[in-house]
This record gives sequence, C-alpha cells and structure tokens, in this order.
Amino acid sequence: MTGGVDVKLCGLSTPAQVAAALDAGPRWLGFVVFARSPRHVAPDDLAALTAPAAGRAERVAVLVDPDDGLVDRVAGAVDVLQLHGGETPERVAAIARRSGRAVWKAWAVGDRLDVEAVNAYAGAVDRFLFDAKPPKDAALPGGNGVAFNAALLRGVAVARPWILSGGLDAASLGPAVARSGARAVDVSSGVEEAPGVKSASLMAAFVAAARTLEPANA
Ligand SMILES: O=C(O)c1ccccc1N[C@@H]1O[C@H](COP(=O)(O)O)[C@@H](O)[C@H]1O
Repeated sequence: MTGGVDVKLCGLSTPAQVAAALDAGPRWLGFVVFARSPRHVAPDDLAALTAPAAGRAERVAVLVDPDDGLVDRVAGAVDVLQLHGGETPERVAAIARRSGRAVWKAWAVGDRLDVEAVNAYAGAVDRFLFDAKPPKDAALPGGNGVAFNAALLRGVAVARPWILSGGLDAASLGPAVARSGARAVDVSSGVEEAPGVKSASLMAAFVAAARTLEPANA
C-alpha cells in the first residue's frame, strides 16, 4: 500500500529503471513481455530483472495472448500474470491453473456495458485492470498513453478488485481517481521521457501523488 491508492509502475526494462522504481515505493512493478513493445523484456532476462524486487514489490508480467510455452518461461520470475490480449475466460482460467500465479485480466473500456462485461472473467482472476481501447492504428493493445472516461467505472458492480489504467500521469491521477472511485492505479507512458525510457523523477512524483489521495468509495 502506498497510502490512499496502490500503484503499479509498469514497463520497466532495465536494472536502473527497476532500482529507481523501487525507490519510488509502488506496490507493484510491471514488466512487459511482448516483442512489439518498446518496453519489451525477453523472457530469459526476466528473472534477473525482477530479482531486486523480491520482498519489496509484487512483480507483474504483462503478456498478450501468451501460449503455454511463454507462460511456463515467465511464471517463475513473477508473482502475477497480467493478460492484456483477447484471452477468453476459459483461457484465463487455464493460464491460472497452469502457472499457479495470481492472474489479472486487462479490459478495454469504451462504455459502461464494457465494464459490466468483465464479470464473465470473475471466476478465473484475482483482479481486473481497466484500460482505454487502443487507437485503431495502434501497434500495442496497451501502453499507448490513452485515457478513457474514468467516470464509467463509478458505481459499477465489478466482482473483483480492479485497477484504473490508461493515460495517467501525476497531474491527471487525482481527478481520475475521484471520478472512478479507484483504489489502485497503473501507469506506464505517464512516467516516461520517451517510449520505454522511464523517468526516476516522474515515477517518484506519481507515487508521491498517489500517497496523498484518500481511498475512494466506488
Ligand atoms: O506498455 C506496453 O508497452 C504494453 C504492451 C502490451 C500490452 C500492455 C502494455 N501496457 C499496459 O498498458 C497500461 C497503460 O499504459 P499507459 O499508462 O496508458 O501508457 C500499462 O500500465 C500496462 O499495464
């Protein structure tokens, strides 16, 4: 817990970025294992990269429609698998059983019905992550720095704890949390100098801003 609102700093890809992120003090660190991403971490490098976080932050691997081989290569290096592709509820459940890890399902929100639809996954996941729909020409399903109307989350009966994501930064965080009722947030682009280049000062400012927020009542 970072204070009022839990934080995941996502898209860390070098030891220096991990050290700076740990200094900022988030609850979760995220590592993207997706070759098209500028934040991509090769599966074979993941264990060494995540090792300094053990006991200091929970480690989350962000995967997009992973096959069983990739799940097997990644699971031992992290605490959580965040599934950010088009995985069905059945596939999510199979990944949870196979990996023995906590599993989160990322879900793109365009309207309130999208939010309610996520409950089809409730039996298979520990947590949801709500993100914006990617732009039509986007190369990535997430990490695009695009926000959505966070008020769509307010008051919807979501069957698992959830995280607000998409286009956040230290300035937009407070209003987005107030509109949505979020108790946890996730950021990548908003703490970068350029795609994949994390800023120690922006990460610290984001976590510090989250600490000042009161837990919201969704
Ligand atoms: O960050 C990426 O490159 C990425 C690639 C593939 C799937 C998901 C990805 N990122 C996730 O999207 C959120 C939101 O990012 P942003 O703050 O809008 O840039 C990010 O935290 C990751 O969970």
